[in-house]
Amino acid sequence: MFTRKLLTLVLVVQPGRVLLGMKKRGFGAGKWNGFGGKVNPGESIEQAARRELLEESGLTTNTLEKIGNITFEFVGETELMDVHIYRADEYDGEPTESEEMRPQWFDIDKIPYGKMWADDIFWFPLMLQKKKFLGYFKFHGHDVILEQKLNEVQQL
Ligand SMILES: CSc1nc2ncnc(N)c2[nH]1
Repeated sequence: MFTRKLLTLVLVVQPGRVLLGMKKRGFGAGKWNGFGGKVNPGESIEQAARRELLEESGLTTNTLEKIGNITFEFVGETELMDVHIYRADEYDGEPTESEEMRPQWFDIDKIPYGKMWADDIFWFPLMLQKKKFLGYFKFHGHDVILEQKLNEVQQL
């Protein structure tokens, strides 16, 4: 009934601030996102996360820490999004605008949740406290959450 699509999401966090990207086109356009995308055949999920981070932000990192896994269901669609979420506490390079994304730093107390995916306000606090979590969000369209589950876990 449901197939799963593997996706990655990377949040670059520095003391007091987090890097987000304004999606300029495609899925999630107009929202501040983490950096990520599809996992290609033959690459690991972590390799895909690094590749997408570089492509979308211009940054590389030696410290990708797996912090979460969220499954997204969109009503009416039979493909679930299986999103593997990583936190990077250090990086090399300079945030660089791409065709896809315009990166910008946000103070932790000024994260623009109103212009982000509706799920973020629930799990960002866990991510910022370096807690690990498993989640499930059922969306109607791109803005309404019909059902959600979110549990902190000790290991992923
Ligand atoms: C499809 S649901 C989703 N939530 C998200 N939060 C942050 N960055 C993304 N790319 C996200 N996608």
